[in-house]
Amino acid sequence: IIGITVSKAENFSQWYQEVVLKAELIEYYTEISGFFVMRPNTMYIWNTIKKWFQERIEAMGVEETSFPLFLSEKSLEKEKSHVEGFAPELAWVTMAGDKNLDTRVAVRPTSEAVMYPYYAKWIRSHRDLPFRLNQWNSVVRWEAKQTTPFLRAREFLWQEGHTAHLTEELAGKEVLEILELYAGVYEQLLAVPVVRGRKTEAEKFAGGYYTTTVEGYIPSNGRGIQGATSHCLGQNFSKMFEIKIEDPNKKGEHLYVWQNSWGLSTRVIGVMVMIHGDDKGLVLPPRIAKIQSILIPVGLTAKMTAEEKEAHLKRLDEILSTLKSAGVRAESDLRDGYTPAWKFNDWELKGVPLRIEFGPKDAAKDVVSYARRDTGEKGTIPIADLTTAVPALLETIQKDMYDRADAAYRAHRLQITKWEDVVPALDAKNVVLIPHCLTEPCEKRIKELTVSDGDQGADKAPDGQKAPSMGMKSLCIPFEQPEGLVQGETKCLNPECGKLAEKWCMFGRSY
Ligand SMILES: O=C1CCCN[C@@H]1CCCn1cnc2cc(F)c(F)cc2c1=O
Ligand SMILES: [Mg+2]
Repeated sequence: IIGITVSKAENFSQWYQEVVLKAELIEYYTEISGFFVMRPNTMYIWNTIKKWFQERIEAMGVEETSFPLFLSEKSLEKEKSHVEGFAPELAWVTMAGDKNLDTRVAVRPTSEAVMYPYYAKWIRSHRDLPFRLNQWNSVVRWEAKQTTPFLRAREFLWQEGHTAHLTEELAGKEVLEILELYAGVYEQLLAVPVVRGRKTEAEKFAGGYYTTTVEGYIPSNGRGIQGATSHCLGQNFSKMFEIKIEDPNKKGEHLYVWQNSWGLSTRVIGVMVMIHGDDKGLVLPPRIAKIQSILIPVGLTAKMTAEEKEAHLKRLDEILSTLKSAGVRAESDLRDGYTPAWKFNDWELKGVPLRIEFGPKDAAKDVVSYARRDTGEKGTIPIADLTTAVPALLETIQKDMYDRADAAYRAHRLQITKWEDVVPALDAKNVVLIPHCLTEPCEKRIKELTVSDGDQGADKAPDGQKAPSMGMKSLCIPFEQPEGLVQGETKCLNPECGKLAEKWCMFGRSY
């Protein structure tokens, strides 16, 4: 097997493509561009995320549903106002067999237009509220931009939650509860830190009222990345689709319900790969690793008799059972015809968090030797301690991976109060926190003002786009606001703006 042929620091986009291919996460669907096959190693991660998230939304009272794949032109008409911007991304079916359909149907790019006519039918009284459905499915958006596995695909797996509430406050409470679950997927499962915040008017979902988001950071190219979104739709969609109830407090009056919609997709896997991977390949956080520990026999030289070898492998098998009974997802690699070194490379490429070697020398001392995938640190563990030491070591690996990524994000999230410091900060692979007026025209101008041909080292981002000389976009208005912004006094940092700053706003080059 050949490992990764380029270094992450030198050629990030090719490094990423090789990792997702050689770690057997993805296969390119060469028949049609922009589509990818997700293999068992990917589906294990996605299913772990799904179980974790599903358990928690069920506890909130969210029920599961499955709506049709297609939506009609008629129902799309209802959300015409904001869909027209998305029209180029819609995939249409116009024929069945060799016959034209009377009216063409669109493959869902998201399911508001599919679901909400039925919300109007099912939600009639305040007793029907809160109304909460979620579906796990795939959606199609015919992206014009260069696609890349997990990060930008024309079809991707996600969950889309769609809920209805009596008041803005009740809707708002759920928006934040779900956002916190999204942060949990990143921080507790994927060991990826995220900043929680609200999107600006320019970056929010145009059909909604406000959008909250978890924003990631990719150290390799200093770019921000949107991790998942939880929108409050206000009454915009309930007015479009006539989803209303009798006002419980005013006889004969009607009340449009307050709605939310929230989504997290397989993009999360791409973020994890980009942040934790290294030049040997994938590095998996233990909590989402299909194989947490791989056992490899070593030192089985020709000098050993068949009986000795058999006895040794028997002990190794006992160690394997001990680990499994301690709840560790462990396997052994007994493949003949491959050297231990070959096996080490293979499992490092696939990101297995902990390698355990067991040879005659170890056996003689009743220990195993281990090597951590994240730091390469090696050591020994007494066989008698395995059931406590290995789970603890896996948890240490999980925590260390998070802490390292968190330190990198914090070190590259710079608070800036002088405009001339912005572009140099971006060119040094930072995202920035600046006092901002939060207005759309100003944001647009800032994007133009911050295009640079500064040297950023990494030549291409994973989506194959040009080196990040693009201007900076707003990523979010962090809920956690730094000190130092005096309302009514501090100015927006854009020198051409002149308005007062409303909030610290995080900006960066982004996916
Ligand atoms: O982002 C989410 C979470 C899950 C439910 N949906 C919301 C908003 C989706 C925003 N969006 C995003 N992309 C779209 C692409 C299209 F082609 C199209 F017709 C519509 C949309 C579109 O509405
Ligand atoms: Mg899009």
